[in-house]
Amino acid sequence: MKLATTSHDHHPLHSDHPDESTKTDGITVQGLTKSYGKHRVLQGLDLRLESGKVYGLLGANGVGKTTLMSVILNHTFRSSGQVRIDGQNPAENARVLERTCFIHEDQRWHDEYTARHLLQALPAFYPRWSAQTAQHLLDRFSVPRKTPLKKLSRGQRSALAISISLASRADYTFLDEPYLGLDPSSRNIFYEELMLAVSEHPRLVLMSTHLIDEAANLMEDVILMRWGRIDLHAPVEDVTASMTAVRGMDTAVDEFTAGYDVVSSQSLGRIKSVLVRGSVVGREQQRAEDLHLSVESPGLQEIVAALGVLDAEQNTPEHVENKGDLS
Ligand SMILES: Nc1ncnc2c1ncn2[C@@H]1O[C@H](COP(=O)(O)OP(=O)(O)OP(=O)(O)O)[C@@H](O)[C@H]1O
Repeated sequence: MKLATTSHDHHPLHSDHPDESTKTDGITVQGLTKSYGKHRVLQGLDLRLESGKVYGLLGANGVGKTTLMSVILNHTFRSSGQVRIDGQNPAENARVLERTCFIHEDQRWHDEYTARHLLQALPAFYPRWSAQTAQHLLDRFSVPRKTPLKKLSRGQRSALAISISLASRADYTFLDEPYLGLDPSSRNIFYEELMLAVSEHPRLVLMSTHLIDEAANLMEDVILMRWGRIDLHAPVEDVTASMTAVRGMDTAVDEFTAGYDVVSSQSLGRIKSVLVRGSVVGREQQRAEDLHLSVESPGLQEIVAALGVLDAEQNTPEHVENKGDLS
């Protein structure tokens, strides 16, 4: 595992007016395991999350992303290991837990409740709750206030959950695939509002997503999970700078990449697309041009896929030892 150590002062998400939330100590996880019966889902996992930073949690279905979030925030009991939020054990610790917000698919509200009921009840649970933000977001997403929650569409329920999470201003906000059912324009509203919320009131956001490229601009660090462990933890910009995409006619691509460390390769007819480690600079750029090749920085999703993190068949104990390494 590579822990991110770079400063995030320069990131556009960070305002010049940090509020009290930046004084929090973040989250530390050591040797965390979680088993369901004989099925060990978290395999002794270590993780350090800094306050005020936005993290993307990525990985194939079933590798344990939801379980990890749920165990850290004490919604699910851990089997062993240690979790510290602001240096404290969150288990049965109301003062810590009131500063957390966890949005996930299995969220259950009373069926007869409406958004209006929630707006009345939730301030009691979140000390930094912003009624103004909640109203603004529900307006932007056009979530009806008086409709029983059971009658809301999937997308409307997601929009409501997102509105609650951002209005909570919780220092530790976990979003587990928050956009289920949201149409593209509502997803854009979510990305915009998340950016704004975090820049105005910094908080730690851990968000799992399968829409990697769409959400890449929001994330400062990316955390890749494979089979219950952290495979890679690094700043997004380091990950995207770690590889180069070379595309063109197959013979030219093969000739050009002969001396490179090829991570992945795909062909469509005679057009070949290859990801190589490192960058293509100086004379090499000219050589690529002479061979009529395009050389560009790949998207985060392409890199994550190339590392094999998204392949279900690679999420086995044997592959976990084969860590995704940027070098
Ligand atoms: N309550 C539970 N009881 C038994 N097994 C569970 C329970 N919750 C999760 N699991 C199992 O734990 C593993 C990890 O599930 P988890 O939901 O954490 O994965 P995930 O990475 O969030 O997947 P996805 O991307 O599909 O949401 C899966 O094999 C799942 O079947």
